[in-house]
Amino acid sequence: MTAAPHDERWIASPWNHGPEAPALDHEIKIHDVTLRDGEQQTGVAFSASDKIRIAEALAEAGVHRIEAGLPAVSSEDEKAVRTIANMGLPATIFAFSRCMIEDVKRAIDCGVAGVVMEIPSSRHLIEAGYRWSVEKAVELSIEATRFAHENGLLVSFFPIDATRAESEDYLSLVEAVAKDGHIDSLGLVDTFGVLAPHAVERFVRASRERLDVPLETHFHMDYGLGVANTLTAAAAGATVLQTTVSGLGERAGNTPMEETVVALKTLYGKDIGIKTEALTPLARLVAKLSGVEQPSNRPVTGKRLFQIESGIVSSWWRNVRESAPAEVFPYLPSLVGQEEPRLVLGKGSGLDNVKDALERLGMQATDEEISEILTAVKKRALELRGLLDDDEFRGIVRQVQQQKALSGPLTEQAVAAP
Ligand SMILES: CC(=O)SCCNC(=O)CCNC(=O)[C@H](O)C(C)(C)COP(=O)(O)OP(=O)(O)OC[C@H]1O[C@@H](n2cnc3c(N)ncnc32)[C@H](O)[C@@H]1OP(=O)(O)O
Ligand SMILES: CC(C)C(=O)C(=O)O
Repeated sequence: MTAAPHDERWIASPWNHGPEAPALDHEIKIHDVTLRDGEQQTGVAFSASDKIRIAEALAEAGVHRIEAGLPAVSSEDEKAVRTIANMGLPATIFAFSRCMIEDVKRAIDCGVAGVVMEIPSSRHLIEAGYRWSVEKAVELSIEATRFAHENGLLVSFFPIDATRAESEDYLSLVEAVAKDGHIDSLGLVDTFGVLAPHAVERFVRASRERLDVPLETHFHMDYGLGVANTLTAAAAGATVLQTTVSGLGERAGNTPMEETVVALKTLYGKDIGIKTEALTPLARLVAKLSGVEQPSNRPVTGKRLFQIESGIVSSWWRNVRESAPAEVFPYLPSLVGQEEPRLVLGKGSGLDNVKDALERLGMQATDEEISEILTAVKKRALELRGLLDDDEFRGIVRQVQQQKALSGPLTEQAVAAP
């Protein structure tokens, strides 16, 4: 049983650390596929210089392995892979490759350390999608993986659609390639994101029983299960986790690195050496270069995660912010490179949001005015269908106080009249 992870930046759930908690005492590495599978997200096109900037930022964040791309895609991609492989980054650089000698030669020419070598592994995809026989898939894999190995490349074998293949088809393909070709590590490839969490451990165990090499997860988010499945596979012994920044990737995307890394650290007590405070700047860089804006409530890096609108939570925050700030968040923003928490003004706000805004803007109001300001804030937020900025708020304060000033003498007159 691991010790309950604790840090002043987060509070662990004691339920996570019962007798069934995984030991996770093996080394775990992140293999980033943003530059390859991330770019497969429809509409994303990175230039070579985009890829180089992202690779630098990934390495700076402590990412262990970077899949720089498939050189065959274009001369721009080949240039990116070659440059990234030769810039001395503190990460191991891989190229993606089909199981063909031509692709492996390109990878060798680019100077990468390893290749992720893809082949379809489900009978339906091999026969219907590629119009090959299973024997052809095996032969191509044996020839190409052996060639890559003989030329000094690390071979991460990547059987596409493994999770939808009949288990014996997948396992015997992999076994044949390991026997007559070469496999340094094996991708657990859930191409269509269809693996259910309860099946992950058996999938990992069956793969390991047939092939005693390091296992690499590659899970997609079609059912939103990639993170849970990746963590489960890691707990079952997978040592390399393939992820992308912000979950960019084909269709619904790949397992996002941010949630995976932060969950490992805070929920499992496993620090894998990624600088978590670099995650938000990295996500913003990738959003800018990919043109894919992330939702404001995206886990870890969403821009509104630490902006508090709800009145009740705002009151908690004002009570704990000096003494125990982690009480009201899963983890503090400093852990993931986000801005400090702040209260904002919206329809769900309460008196504490108004008091906070008055203090922040150096304004004063009576209790009665604060209550009227709050009513006006809620009304305006509904009109805006969103939050109020400081100018809107100042305007409301002025309006409420002017009305009070006007109604003050009138009331006195009214009192004096009889
Ligand atoms: C399953 C996936 O790979 S998903 C990855 C998706 N990523 C991409 O597609 C990256 C962007 N793609 C591209 O730029 C282009 O599709 C390219 C450059 C990769 C290939 O483009 P094309 O010139 O259209 O090649 P095409 O798809 O026809 O395939 C060329 C050959 O590769 C073979 N091939 C395809 N995949 C593999 C493989 N994994 N292993 C071995 N051979 C393969 C094909 O059977 C075909 O062989 P043939 O010439 O004997 O018929
Ligand atoms: C389509 C392939 C190359 C892939 O990334 C996957 O199987 O997830």
